[in-house]
Amino acid sequence: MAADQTGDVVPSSLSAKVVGSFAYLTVRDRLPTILTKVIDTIHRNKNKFFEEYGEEGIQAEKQTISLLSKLRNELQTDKPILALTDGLEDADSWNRYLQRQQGQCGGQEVVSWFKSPWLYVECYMYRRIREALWLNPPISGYDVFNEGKTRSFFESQQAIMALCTYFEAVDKKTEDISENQLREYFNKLLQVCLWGNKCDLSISAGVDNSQKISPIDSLLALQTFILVDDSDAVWSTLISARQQRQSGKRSSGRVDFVLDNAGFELVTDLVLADFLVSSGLAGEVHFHGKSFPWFVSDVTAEDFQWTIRQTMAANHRWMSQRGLRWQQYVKEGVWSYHDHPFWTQPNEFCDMAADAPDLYAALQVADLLLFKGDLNYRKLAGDRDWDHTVDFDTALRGFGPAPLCSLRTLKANIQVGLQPGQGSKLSSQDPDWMTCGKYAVIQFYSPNSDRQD
Ligand SMILES: O=P(O)(O)OC[C@@]1(O)O[C@H](CO)[C@@H](O)[C@@H]1O
Ligand SMILES: [Mn+2]
Repeated sequence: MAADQTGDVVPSSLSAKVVGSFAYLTVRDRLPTILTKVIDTIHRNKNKFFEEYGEEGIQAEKQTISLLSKLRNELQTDKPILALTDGLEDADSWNRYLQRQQGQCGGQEVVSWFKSPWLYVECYMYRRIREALWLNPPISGYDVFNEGKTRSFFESQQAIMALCTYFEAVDKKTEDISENQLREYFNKLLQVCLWGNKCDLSISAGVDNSQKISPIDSLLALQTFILVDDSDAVWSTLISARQQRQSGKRSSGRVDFVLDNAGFELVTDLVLADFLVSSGLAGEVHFHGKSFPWFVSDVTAEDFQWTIRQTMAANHRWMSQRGLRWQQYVKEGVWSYHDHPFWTQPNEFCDMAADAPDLYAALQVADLLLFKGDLNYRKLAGDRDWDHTVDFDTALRGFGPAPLCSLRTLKANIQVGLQPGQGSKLSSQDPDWMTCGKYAVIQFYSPNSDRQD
């Protein structure tokens, strides 16, 4: 346990210093594997760099590989974490964060891969990959994860077609259906969006885990694996916001998606967002992605635009209809994409109000925030070793710009808000229930009700 700046006693951060823990296995095994795949990808594209940039491209490829090999050695031999040297706009805040880490261990311990918080060192690795590319123009803009992200999209085509076909049938009806029927469609598409998070390439260390079967048909069977289901609270938040809008009271009608993975998961986000707008449950949607390649499959601006273009160009009537509408939403400003640097920093979200007040203020405008995926959940709960029965709002430690919901498949050993005994029952049935990706939560929190709407 440790005391945070407010003096509250909080559990320690998950860390690879706990030998055998999921953090330990990730830092020891998965991160070096991911780095090796990045090095291989760059090496495999050597000729492409030569064709595009001549000898300079070859030099850049060689230099980048040598920087990444050095990074891998630092990681595997638990060397001290180094300050960033690329002078990018976020380098200072990263280096201040390193000093914060050095301050917290009071100089007794070095800040290193196996001794520091797992959240910090894992995020730091992806920022060092960016540094290695950035320091080697002309390949500094190359997305080392692009091949995996586009492959995941192409290998999920059947599921995407099934989802767009289902949406077409729903879309026809949303004009004149009962609120209960609308709620049923909402719950289905919310769960499709939840399970889309299984398709994450960093848990699989890049091995394909695209969606192979129809996402709608599998929902019933998956229901039992949802450990916390606050769908009703999410629905009521949307309905009361709509009522406020209809009675002329302040409500932005805005829903924000804090995105996670590209590929099939992003399509499930876009379909849900499409449903929210076309059913009148939202007036505008803001998407928050990453400003550089992150955690292997996370969405960048290029992935967001590419996915809409690809869906529009699909040789499938209902897919291309979706893509056309999504392109229209972006053009009209009904949908907008943002990539604030805070999302690619190591901070727990309880730091956001202090460290990124502009972003916190922007999120406060929304009626509802949807946080996708496991890394966002880890940051919501501070990646700390909470007891499973601790309330979600306790773990949020004051983070609450607006009503929020985490849609997360469990891929790290952190989970709060469970019933007494639920965690131990799961452990007896399935020892790796927190990290196998089979279980999920739809977990909701709303800031205290005196929020003036
Ligand atoms: O946020 P996502 O894409 O759902 O998952 C991110 C993740 O794959 O990265 C870490 C493992 O390396 C874990 O936090 C988690 O499994
Ligand atoms: Mn991810």
